[in-house]
Amino acid sequence: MPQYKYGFIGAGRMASALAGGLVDAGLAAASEIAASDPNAEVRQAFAERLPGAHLHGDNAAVSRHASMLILAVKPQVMGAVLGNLPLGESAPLVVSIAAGVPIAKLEAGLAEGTHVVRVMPNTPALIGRGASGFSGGTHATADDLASVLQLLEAVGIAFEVPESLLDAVTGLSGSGPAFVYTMIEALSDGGVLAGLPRAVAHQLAAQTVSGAAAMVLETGEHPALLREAVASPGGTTIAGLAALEQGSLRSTVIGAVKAAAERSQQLGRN
Ligand SMILES: NC(=O)C1=CN([C@@H]2O[C@H](COP(=O)(O)OP(=O)(O)OC[C@H]3O[C@@H](n4cnc5c(N)ncnc54)[C@H](O)[C@@H]3O)[C@@H](O)[C@H]2O)C=CC1
Ligand SMILES: O=C(O)[C@@H]1CCC=N1
Repeated sequence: MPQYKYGFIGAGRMASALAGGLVDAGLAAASEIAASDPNAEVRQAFAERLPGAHLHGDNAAVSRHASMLILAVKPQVMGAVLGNLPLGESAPLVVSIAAGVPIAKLEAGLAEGTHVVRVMPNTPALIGRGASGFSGGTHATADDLASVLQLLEAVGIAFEVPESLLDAVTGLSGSGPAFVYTMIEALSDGGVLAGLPRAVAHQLAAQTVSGAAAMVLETGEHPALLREAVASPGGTTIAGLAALEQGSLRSTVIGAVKAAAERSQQLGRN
């Protein structure tokens, strides 16, 4: 019988964000979670973040005893990890969150018939505001997909997509938090340039991004209409928007998502 409801292979940033998020959401107790990582400092940080979770240096101690096994290692080490991953008798559902690694590669590295789901989450899962895409493998059942959806919805929103679109999800919501942090930093810098104290500018910038995003999600209004409601004729906002267009903000952001999606595709070919 599996001992752990969720087992993580790799206990780094994304594993601890997901594990923390699902405990906060009440999907599992920390004692029902195990994680393995060769790095003792990483194990310690995970244990400090999630007191009661079981930490191991050996992947087999987790992979043999988990109902759902979440592969949270870098794409570059996935091949080596799969090559030495004994599964328990009641084989777990294997979920990979690695950017770019195709389902076919995961299935080829695991025992024949293993149920696999590939997921692309993001770090705001830690605070229940994640955004994920997922896709089932050859042997994944409706129940498997429902279990993964339950996990992802406990930590945010999730969409099932064809595997061919997971690189696009990676470019947008997987990498997207980093793009938005850059935007927050830039807004804050703008505030400081205009004379605000840094601490005030920082808070105003983050709350503005969070509030604007909530307006899109909660009103269901198109962003263009919401933007029009901010920009008075001859006012301040339209002057700022003109400066944004001069700096090609939109094509720069589109290019960032495209570059990240292409990099995800490349990682899959390695
Ligand atoms: N950080 C992010 O925002 C997101 C990351 N991902 C994916 O999640 C995966 C993990 O990324 P992060 O958590 O950011 O990286 P990370 O570097 O924080 O964690 C990866 C962990 O794997 C461990 N590891 C290395 N070799 C191992 C092995 N043989 N067995 C077990 N563990 C091993 C490392 O010691 C490290 O602690 C990656 O594949 C990444 O593409 C997906 C979505 C978002
Ligand atoms: O940068 C990366 O490769 C990972 C995947 C998505 C977000 N972080």
